[in-house]
Amino acid sequence: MSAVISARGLSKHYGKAVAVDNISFEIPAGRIVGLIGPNGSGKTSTLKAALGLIPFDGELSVLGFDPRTQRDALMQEVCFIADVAILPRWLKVGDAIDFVAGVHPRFDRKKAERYLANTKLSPGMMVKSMSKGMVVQLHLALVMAIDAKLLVLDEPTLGLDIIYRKQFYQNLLEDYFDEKKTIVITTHQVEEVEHILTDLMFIRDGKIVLSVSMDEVGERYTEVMVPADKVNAANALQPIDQRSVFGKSVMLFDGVPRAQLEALGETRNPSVADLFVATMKGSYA
Ligand SMILES: Nc1ncnc2c1ncn2[C@@H]1O[C@H](COP(=O)(O)OP(=O)(O)OP(=O)(O)O)[C@@H](O)[C@H]1O
Repeated sequence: MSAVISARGLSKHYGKAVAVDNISFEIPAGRIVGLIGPNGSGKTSTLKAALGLIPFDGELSVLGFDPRTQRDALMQEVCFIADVAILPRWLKVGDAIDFVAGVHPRFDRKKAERYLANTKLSPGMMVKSMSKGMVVQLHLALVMAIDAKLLVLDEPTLGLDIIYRKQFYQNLLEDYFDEKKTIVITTHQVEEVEHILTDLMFIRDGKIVLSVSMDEVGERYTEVMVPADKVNAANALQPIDQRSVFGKSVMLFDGVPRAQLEALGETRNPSVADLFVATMKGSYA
């Protein structure tokens, strides 16, 4: 099958401001892609364009549909969790389940009930008496129970406690994902998603600055703890970033063979958070 999302020269302007700046990318099926970037870098705008929620410039194809003109057909195959979960205040948990069961042919009621069994939500509870996190829990249970080909999650765990966040990502991987599905996820809590991602896309000032598979991350990038007497030799290999930890320099290298780096100190794979910070340096300058 062709790419699940294919973007060519995608741009989004709000008046004169450029939110997404002429980006091109392809996301195949069976991937879990982390779209990671600082505040205001264009993540939500990119996702909204892909879902046909805002006008944009350039070419976009999502599951073979044109989001500009085929939004209704696209929505049959896509599930979307916005970073602001809004549900009517008067809605009861049980009514929400009945509603989604009535409108969506691929909604699995049993699955939704199973997710809800791990929360404090009960069928008679109204949205207005829920905490912020409980509203998100209800929203996630409803959406995760829909068997969609593409799941777009924009900051899905905002307001959720750490126990539920971990459980959510576990469910996503074990219960939801398979090789026919594709998940695109934005979050600022990269360390919580890095174990489930297959691919990384870093976005900065509306441009994609890094697009790699997690396997490539392991192959390309190495972090080395360099003692003082080896700092000059290490600097000669042009680290892309360095910081100081307990008097030692921690240097990050791109594309330098690991065998060569092992002579300079202890090596390890960088975390996505370290890679992100190194790539984004100067973002707030
Ligand atoms: N409705 C809008 N009207 C005008 N400007 C907007 C609008 N929505 C977003 N922007 C601007 O577009 C840029 C990108 O915003 P976007 O919401 O896509 O960023 P983001 O990466 O999702 O940020 P965050 O991590 O803070 O959610 C920002 O400069 C923002 O101010």
